[in-house]
Amino acid sequence: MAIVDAVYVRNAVKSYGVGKKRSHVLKSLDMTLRKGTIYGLLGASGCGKTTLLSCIVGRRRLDSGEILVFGGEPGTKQSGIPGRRVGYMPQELALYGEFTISETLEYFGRIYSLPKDFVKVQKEFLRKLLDLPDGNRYVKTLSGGQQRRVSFAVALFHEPELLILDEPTVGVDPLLRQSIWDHLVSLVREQHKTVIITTHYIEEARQANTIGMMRSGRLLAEESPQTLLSIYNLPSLEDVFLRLCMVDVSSKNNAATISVITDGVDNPAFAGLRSVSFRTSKNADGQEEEDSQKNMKHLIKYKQSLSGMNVAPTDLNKGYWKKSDSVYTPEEKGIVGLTFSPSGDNLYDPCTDKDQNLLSDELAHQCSQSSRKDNRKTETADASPVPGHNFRLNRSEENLFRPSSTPSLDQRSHSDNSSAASTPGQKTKKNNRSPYRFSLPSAHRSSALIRKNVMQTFRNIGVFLFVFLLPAVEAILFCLAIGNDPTYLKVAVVNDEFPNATQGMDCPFFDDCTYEYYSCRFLRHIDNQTIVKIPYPTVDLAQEAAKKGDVWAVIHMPQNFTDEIMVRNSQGSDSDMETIIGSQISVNMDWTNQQISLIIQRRLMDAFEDFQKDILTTCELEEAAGTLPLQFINPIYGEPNPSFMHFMAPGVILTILYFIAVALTAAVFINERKQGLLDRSLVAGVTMTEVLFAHLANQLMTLIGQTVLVLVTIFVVFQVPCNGNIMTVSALSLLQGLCGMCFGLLISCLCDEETSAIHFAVGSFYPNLLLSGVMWPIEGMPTFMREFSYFLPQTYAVESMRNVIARGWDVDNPEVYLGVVCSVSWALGLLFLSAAVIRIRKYTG
Ligand SMILES: Nc1ncnc2c1ncn2[C@@H]1O[C@H](COP(=O)(O)OP(=O)(O)OP(=O)(O)O)[C@@H](O)[C@H]1O
Repeated sequence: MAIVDAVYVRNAVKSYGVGKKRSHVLKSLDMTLRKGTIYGLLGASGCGKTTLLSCIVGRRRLDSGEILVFGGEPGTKQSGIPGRRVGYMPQELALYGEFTISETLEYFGRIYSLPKDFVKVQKEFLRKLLDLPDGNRYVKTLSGGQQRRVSFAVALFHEPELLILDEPTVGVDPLLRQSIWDHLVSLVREQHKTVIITTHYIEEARQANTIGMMRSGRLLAEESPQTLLSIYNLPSLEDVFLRLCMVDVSSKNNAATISVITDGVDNPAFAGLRSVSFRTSKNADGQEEEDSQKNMKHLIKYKQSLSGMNVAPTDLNKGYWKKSDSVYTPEEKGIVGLTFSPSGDNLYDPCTDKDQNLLSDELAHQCSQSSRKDNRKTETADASPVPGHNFRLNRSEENLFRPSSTPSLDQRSHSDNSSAASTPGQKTKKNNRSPYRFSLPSAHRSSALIRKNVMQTFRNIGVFLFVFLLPAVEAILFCLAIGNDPTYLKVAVVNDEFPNATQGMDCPFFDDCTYEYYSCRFLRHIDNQTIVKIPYPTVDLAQEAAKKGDVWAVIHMPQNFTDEIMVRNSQGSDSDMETIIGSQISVNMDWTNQQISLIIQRRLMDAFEDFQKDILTTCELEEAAGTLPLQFINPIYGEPNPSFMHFMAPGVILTILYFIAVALTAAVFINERKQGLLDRSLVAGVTMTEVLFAHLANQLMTLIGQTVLVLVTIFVVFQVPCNGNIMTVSALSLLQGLCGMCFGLLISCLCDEETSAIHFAVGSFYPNLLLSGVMWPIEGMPTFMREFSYFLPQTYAVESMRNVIARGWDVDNPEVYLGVVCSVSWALGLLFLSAAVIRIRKYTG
């Protein structure tokens, strides 16, 4: 009865990046982890250990090759990944700093849906085993080593069948390191668990059953520690690793020619290999160099003389040989494979050679391993189920910490992997399912995630209040700072009709039908709140002041202003040029500030109209004769003198809510991913849909509160008139908030670091603000830009909002529901785009 391997990796090829930035990390790597053993994965920093583990747990995809966990591809039900069959301790801490140790373990207990009494006992057991600090200590207050132990405890917590531990002993003192290894050994011996562990401390891996020595994305050796030590006849694993690295380096330096070949033939470690591969160097013309060819011929002869066998080039595509650098095509790199066989067609297999006495011990061992691998591929459903080993804890400690009545996990059914366990040897059909696939959220995981989000939020209450109140504060700042008319603008007045004003004397005041000092009468009608009149004796001095920036305008009234205006009024179109000039008030403006100049202009025109009406009324003439024959009667919508603030308010409400949601969502997801929290949760069985759903639930509560505060600020506190349905206004605001969340999600998928996310968000902020019609009517843009602006997520929404607030239209109006449709479409589009980026990055990153 054959036993399925816990992890089986063949020809694993993985690279990061694309184009010129592509770097090859795993290069045709093979690895086999038997069930019920510890596999120590050793290798220098950067050789690809973490990458390999992340492919095994399904967080990354291979470019090519095969990974099977419990006979199934990661992501399939049979593999049990994601899910509770595996316990994953990533290299990052992957812990929530705001949680206590107890809360951390309870959170994962909820994710795995563990019974409460089990959680309680397990917490106590792991606390003693790993010498954890008090359970009420916050994770962020622990030392680095203590945090790593908590992270290790999380991986062990649900008693998984397969433990994947990325450097669990870093920063842990030697005594504790020893007890961690002892515990792993006892898990394997007594409970038949399987462990992969990476470590930089090579000697501690002596306790592993198998050691994989990795260098530059390849396994240099995969053997038991004892075998490695005896083959190389060296005292320590460090020395063995050094030797293997030296052989590897020298083989590369010599273009992988004679050194590998002679090693391959002479060295007992390589003796009996069915095939060898080496690289021949090429000269500038792409021709194989003579030396390389000679070496190849030498090998062929040598091998023939040894065994009398035929030597034929290996069919590289058949996979009979180990490609040393399979990310390159053989032609590109001049890789040559040679197979030693009795005839050209039938590959020689020493394992099936009748004369088994010819096999060295090492080759016999390889043959036995190879036969087991082959069996794995052909195993059928009659293979044994996952051995019915007891999942109970270390026997000696179990009695101390766990009441005998407490059930261990294996005594309950593993509903999520029962079917996998029944057919362990069968490889599933190629299946691209990944943890990011869509599935309905599970109630217990969703509630665990929501609870975690709420706890995180309230643990940072200061930050939460800041974020919660920020939109309202921004709305207040907007209402106070934008759209109000400027006041107390200094204007120079040169009144030649009453020059005494410069000596501090007041202009004479008449409010009857007196034909004197019209200049003073006109000045009296100027709004003192907006314009501060400063008398100047001469026009030159006033202009000098304007040039220095002391005043915004110079108003000049001529000496005979009253007389000339009387004549002009009586003569009408018969007035001569002298009368016209003499009756004219000239205004010399500083037009550098459009808003200020326009308001001065408007106030002066209002003052003149009032002045005219005043004269006409007091002289018992028709008041209306003083107005322009162009009349603006009652507006259809809005008010006669609208404030710029009223124009901007709809866009500002949406922009505030949209961008705060962008920032919050991007920050949450980038943080979770960077700290390894997202990966850990996804490997534990949480789906991306559940993560999104929980974030949505949490964010929606915040968003509703923020929307209410912003709308109250704008419409109640600052009295911006809202002529439409406030529910429609709220719905549009919430939808734009959702849109912002989806954009934040996309940013978090595209950016690894907060800084790049900030650049992205800020980079999108201004185009959005400027092109969405928030600050200025779309009609003011060149035609081609208008069309582009309608493709932005906020343009239609802003127009809809304006139509609701200013015109009082409701959602049944196409000009309003277009904004709703656009917001929903953008939210969905961004969500799909995020899913696509996640998928692409799984292959390239
Ligand atoms: N997301 C990524 N994008 C690009 N390159 C990456 C990425 N992750 C890892 N690498 C690179 O891949 C190589 C292997 O990294 P990996 O983390 O697998 O090494 P490791 O053996 O686990 O190292 P260590 O022991 O220091 O953790 C390194 O050169 C690393 O810089």
